[in-house]
Amino acid sequence: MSVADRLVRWLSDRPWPVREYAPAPEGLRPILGDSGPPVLGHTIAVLRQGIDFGLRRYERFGPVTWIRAFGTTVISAAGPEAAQVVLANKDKAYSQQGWTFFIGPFFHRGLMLLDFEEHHHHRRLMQEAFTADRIAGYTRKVAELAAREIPLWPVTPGFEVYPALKKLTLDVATEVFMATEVGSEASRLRKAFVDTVRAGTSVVRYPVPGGRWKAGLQGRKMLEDFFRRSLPQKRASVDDDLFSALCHAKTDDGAVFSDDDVVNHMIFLMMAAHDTSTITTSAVMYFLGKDQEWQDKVRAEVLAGDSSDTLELVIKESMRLVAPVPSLVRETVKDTELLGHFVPKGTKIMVTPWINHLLPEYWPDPKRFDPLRFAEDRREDKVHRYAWIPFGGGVHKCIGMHFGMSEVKTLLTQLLRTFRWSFPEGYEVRWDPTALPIPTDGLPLRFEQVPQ
Ligand code: HEM
Repeated sequence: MSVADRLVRWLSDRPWPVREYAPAPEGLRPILGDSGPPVLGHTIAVLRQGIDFGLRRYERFGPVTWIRAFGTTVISAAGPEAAQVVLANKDKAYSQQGWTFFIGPFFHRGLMLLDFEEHHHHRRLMQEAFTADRIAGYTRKVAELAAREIPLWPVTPGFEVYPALKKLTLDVATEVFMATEVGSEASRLRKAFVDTVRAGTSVVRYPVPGGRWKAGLQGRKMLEDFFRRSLPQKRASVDDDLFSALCHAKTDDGAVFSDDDVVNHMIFLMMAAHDTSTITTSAVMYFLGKDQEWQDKVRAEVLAGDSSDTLELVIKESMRLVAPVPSLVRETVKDTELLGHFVPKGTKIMVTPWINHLLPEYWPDPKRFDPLRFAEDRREDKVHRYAWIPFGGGVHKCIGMHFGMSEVKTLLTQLLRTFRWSFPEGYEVRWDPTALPIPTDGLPLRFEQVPQ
């Protein structure tokens, strides 16, 4: 641990005064927590230590606690029981407006930011873009693109696979989602996506020149212009891509998406599909690069071409160890109760899948890479419905889950057919704790061609 990390840990773990979040009415308990160091609260600890900070808070305060970070106060609802109450949302107390604080200016009116009746209506329409037939069509395009691009990657030692995967999944997103060659705009588009995603965890949440927030707003503007320009052609086309599916989606009662809806949904969908599948594929490559035995096992299955069961176990275990969407945010629209605690209206709540995935009471030896946890005779994920939630849960559970899994499998199948990969002895990646878990060093590896 670096000196800076030790200092941050020392600061955040100091005995800051423990206070009640709000006085609780009779029969309920108040939520306890602390605001951490003055001014920034626990922001630096969250940014530097990510999930380890979350796990330490869980140990100290239990599943429900509050912290101050990013200029706001957030309740952490950690562990499967708390996650179930919030995500299943039986009482309709938890709204998606919690996301608005973090990503609203960049992804407003994306499906994930809509609530209740309106969300239900949009989700029903969007479902038409995710039928089994459509997913099979998208997956065929992913396979063609992967077969074309992956064999061209260099076998130079130290090749950074994360940026290469990010470019590949953006190409997938543009071909599969838009059937469009983005050509000279590709690098601008890529930058716009990165900027909009990173802006969510800006420490300074104003458009200061050179800051993340401003870059995020500029990214959003660029994406809006891009989709709006492409819209008339898409409305007129009968392509089999996702953009076209949204343009033509219609419910039995004749409801359709407006132009604004299509633009907002496309920006959110591109982001939702692109970063998550890049992170998942990178995580699998990391764990297989560190464990040659598992890599050989999965490659043998892929080359035999009869199933992808082993690959699926590996993907699930990698998503457990590196949750591509580490936290989900909500805001209460009325007073409610969470595991016996009082939560007033207007409270921001954070469910953290990554914490659930690493709790020793649900996962034996939780930090060990062990794909057989998910095998039929063990199914450790079945110990609790909300122990393994990389795709979330409840009515906002990922709509792209089946396509996402199928995209990741298709990319990995091509990678395993083409290359064998490894890392230098003792290599450990650091997943960026500041937004989504991205390998901070680009994941440099050593490729060797698999004899064809
Ligand atoms: C492997 C990849 C993926 C992971 C880990 C993932 C994860 C998630 C998670 C955790 C949520 C829930 C957010 C919440 O409850 O607030 C979510 C929602 C969503 N995801 Fe994914 N996702 C993946 C791939 C995709 C893909 C490929 C698409 C689209 C093509 C997509 C589109 C969406 C959308 C539209 C929502 C919002 C759903 C709603 O609010 O009803 N995701 N995703």
